Amino acid sequence: MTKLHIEPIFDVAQIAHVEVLSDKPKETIKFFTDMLGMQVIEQLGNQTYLRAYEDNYKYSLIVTEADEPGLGHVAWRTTSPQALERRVKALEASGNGIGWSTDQHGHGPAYQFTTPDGHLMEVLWEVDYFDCPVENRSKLLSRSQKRPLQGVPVRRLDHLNLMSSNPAADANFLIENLGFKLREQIVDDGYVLGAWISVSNLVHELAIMQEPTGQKGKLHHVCYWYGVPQNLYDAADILKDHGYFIEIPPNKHGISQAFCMYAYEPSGNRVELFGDAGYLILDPDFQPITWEMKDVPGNGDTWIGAVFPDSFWNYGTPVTAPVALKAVAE
Ligand SMILES: O=C/C=C/C=C(\O)C(=O)O
Ligand SMILES: [Fe+2]
Repeated sequence: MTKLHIEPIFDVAQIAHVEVLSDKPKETIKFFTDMLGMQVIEQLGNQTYLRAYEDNYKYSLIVTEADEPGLGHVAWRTTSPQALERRVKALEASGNGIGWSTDQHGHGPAYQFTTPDGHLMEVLWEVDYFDCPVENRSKLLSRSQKRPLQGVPVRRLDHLNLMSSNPAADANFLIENLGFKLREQIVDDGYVLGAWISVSNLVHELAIMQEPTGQKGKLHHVCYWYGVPQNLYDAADILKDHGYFIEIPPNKHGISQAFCMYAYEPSGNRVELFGDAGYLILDPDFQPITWEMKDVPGNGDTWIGAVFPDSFWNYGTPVTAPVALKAVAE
């Protein structure tokens, strides 16, 4: 019996940028520039635009001054203008569409929408590429500019991890409307506590994990990539030396198999640093991997390295007062 093959959607190509909110923007920007070697390329009102040295678009991070930390929005770039039109039609029909935003810096018209949990997202096609000044061009032609000299410079934006009151609802919304594919998940008695979904050969451009008190729309972390696991030891060294909080030292994840570490930037948003991207998914018929929650500690979370602290599972931004733990299984 041939399996029913649902034709995959290849309309979304990649994560394009993330906007994080900060109530300490100067300190947040200092974290990303001094420690992670990112470069401020624009300051417009209460928004600062930053790039990593191998981002080929103008920027990949926006830091927006706000009353509290958290997610501003995340932008996904489609594979073509026609793909953008197809995805917008699906989003309009989903009932979660907001509408077109046409005045954002560094890219063309973006169609905005929310996940069922309320995270603000957008899809776009037209982007401004980084135009490197001649004196800063690298002889390494695949590199958008010379490797910066400050901190341990990250190379590119890798993924986003969101906290949700209902990870399955958010993951399925993005699978159905944007063509994300489920790669790994954590279930507990059939209830989805975490989903790792991607539009590429990476294990995830987006992870969605249970917010234990049922709060909606929170950020778990934004992740930048080094591609060299050893870089994490230098990054951890300078972060510690300069007084930043390291939640999880260099470590290999079971889920995604990536070499990682976690720190908090000064306003409290969690930042993950990836040494490598773990494993690649090349099988067009890859079957999602399901972890039972009981098997995760010591295998799924950290394959090699420190035991994950409780904060990994219950801290996100904005920080919300712990309310009585609702039964998470709907
Ligand atoms: O319990 C597993 C957590 C895995 C997290 C990731 O793979 C990630 O956030 O990149
Ligand atoms: Fe992550």
